[in-house]
Amino acid sequence: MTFLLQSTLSRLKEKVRTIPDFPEKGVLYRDITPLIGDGQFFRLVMTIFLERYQRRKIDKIAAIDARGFIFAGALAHILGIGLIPIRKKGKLPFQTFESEYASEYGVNTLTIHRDAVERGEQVLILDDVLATGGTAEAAAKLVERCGGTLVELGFLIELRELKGKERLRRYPIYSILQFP
Ligand SMILES: O=P(O)(O)OC[C@H]1O[C@H](OP(=O)(O)OP(=O)(O)O)[C@H](O)[C@@H]1O
Ligand SMILES: Nc1ncnc2[nH]cnc12
Repeated sequence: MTFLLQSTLSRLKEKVRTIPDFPEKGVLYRDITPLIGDGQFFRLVMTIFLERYQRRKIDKIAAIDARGFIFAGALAHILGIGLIPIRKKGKLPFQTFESEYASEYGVNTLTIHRDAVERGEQVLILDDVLATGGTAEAAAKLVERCGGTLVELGFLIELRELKGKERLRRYPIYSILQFP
């Protein structure tokens, strides 16, 4: 993004803490709590997302449980756009569609309310981390199952070696920070 200096992105990256062997052995966990715990850096992230999405036609923002809620909620608020929670199974009270998936460290099921999207609506999906892409793919399928059209899948962080972008090649993908 043209308005961003490389040094700014480097400082943002330094606010992501890396924890080896969490939640299981072999995983290098990228912990965003130091970043979102600093108001200036959190605002910087939201400014970057805002700059990217404020001129796009977006009807709804879908947020992936749980860390995706942080960024999607803030962006939906700034843009005045409705928010769709995509939640882990057993949390949504109305009729749902479900999609099972495997992530870097677990198998789970995501759900969406069947009436969350109106046919043809343009939906942006936001989450904090793109790793293997299993979670994001399940979320994208749910939005499509409801009749929505994906504008893009946006992430704070892409973990490149886990090749999520290749898995999601049929969708537009954007990430602010890339780790090797
Ligand atoms: O690309 P993948 O390999 O599928 O992994 C990425 C997902 O993993 C993390 O969520 P997690 O399941 O840890 O849930 P949380 O947000 O509740 O911590 C992260 O927030 C993404 O949603
Ligand atoms: N390595 C990782 N760090 C943080 N969140 C993740 N979600 C999937 N893999 C992750």
